[in-house]
Amino acid sequence: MVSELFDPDAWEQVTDEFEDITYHRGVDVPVVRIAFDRPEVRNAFRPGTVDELYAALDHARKQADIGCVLLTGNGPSSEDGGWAFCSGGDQSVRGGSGYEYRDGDEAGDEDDPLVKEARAGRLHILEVQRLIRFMPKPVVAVVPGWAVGGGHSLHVICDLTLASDEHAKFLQTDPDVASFDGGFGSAYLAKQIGQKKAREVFFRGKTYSAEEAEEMGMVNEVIPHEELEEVAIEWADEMTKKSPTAMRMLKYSFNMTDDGMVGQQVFAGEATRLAYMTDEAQEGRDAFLEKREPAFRDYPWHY
Ligand SMILES: CC(C)(COP(=O)(O)OP(=O)(O)OC[C@H]1O[C@@H](n2cnc3c(N)ncnc32)[C@H](O)[C@@H]1OP(=O)(O)O)[C@@H](O)C(=O)NCCC(=O)NCCSC(=O)CCC(=O)c1ccccc1C(=O)O
Repeated sequence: MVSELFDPDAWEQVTDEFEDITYHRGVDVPVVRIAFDRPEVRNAFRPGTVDELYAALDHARKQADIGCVLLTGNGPSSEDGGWAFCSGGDQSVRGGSGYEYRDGDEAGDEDDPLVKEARAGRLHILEVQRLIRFMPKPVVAVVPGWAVGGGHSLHVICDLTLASDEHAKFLQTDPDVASFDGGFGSAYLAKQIGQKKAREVFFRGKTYSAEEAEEMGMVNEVIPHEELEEVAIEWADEMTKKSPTAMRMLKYSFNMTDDGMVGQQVFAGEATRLAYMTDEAQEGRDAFLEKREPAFRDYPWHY
């Protein structure tokens, strides 16, 4: 069993090569389901988990027929029945400068000595955050239980969050373990729920229910636990019926105001791609290749 909420008829496995996550694609809906699969440690991520997550997300990013990503956590824990989306960095493998590949974390195998030498302790969950932020399709955090520390930050950076009414709990422990997500996990959270509330989330370290998180504006909808993934698929079905170009441009438009020059670059890159698709742009290319002046006067100055 992948997870108690997982509907085997709705999904087919993309690959079985991952150890710490599962990766499926929808049978009827063009969506993928990527799930943390370490329920016994509340789906904490170790370096290999992050490698796998990055690989799956990047694969999903490039699939032309996939319009949405559901990011969730498998469960419940066979130890105590607890549910989690993700409890952040695995504290048991945290070394002096970050998280370390240790026994059994096979994804960390690296033969190149120069790569090994360059590697400090890992904090590459931030690379995953950027991948989620910049991928041209919506990523939905489907939160069946605890979203804590770096796991809280992950739900914050996702485009949407759906939460289990019975089991979802939101908590920032970063300062309890001497960590701090000074990027999207805090600053972008403040954009979502306001400065005072975001500071409270980090400074107090209080646990918030799904309902409280919805009231604060960091959860889109609270859903009965048993229906969580079913509703997530319904949302994905709705979103993937929209225009892929419009969805991509909308995501980058929403991002741009908070992402500074990089946000502008990402949006502008997509605008350039659309411009390249015009006859006018083909004329520019053809004129260069044919060593002649471009006939841009044949094209209107639109208003
Ligand atoms: C998640 C809890 C609140 C759940 O509490 P509870 O339901 O009572 O269960 P427990 O009995 O505590 O836990 C069950 C079991 O799981 C183990 N476990 C839970 N979380 C972790 C974890 N993060 N690492 C390792 N192990 C974990 C726990 O030890 C139990 O095992 P036993 O063998 O049964 O004892 C609660 O568990 C809890 O508070 N967990 C810790 C949460 C936490 O502090 N996470 C780390 C925050 S720091 C972080 O995530 C850094 C991330 C990062 O890389 C980063 C770096 C730089 C900038 C940004 C980031 C970023 O945030 O992304």
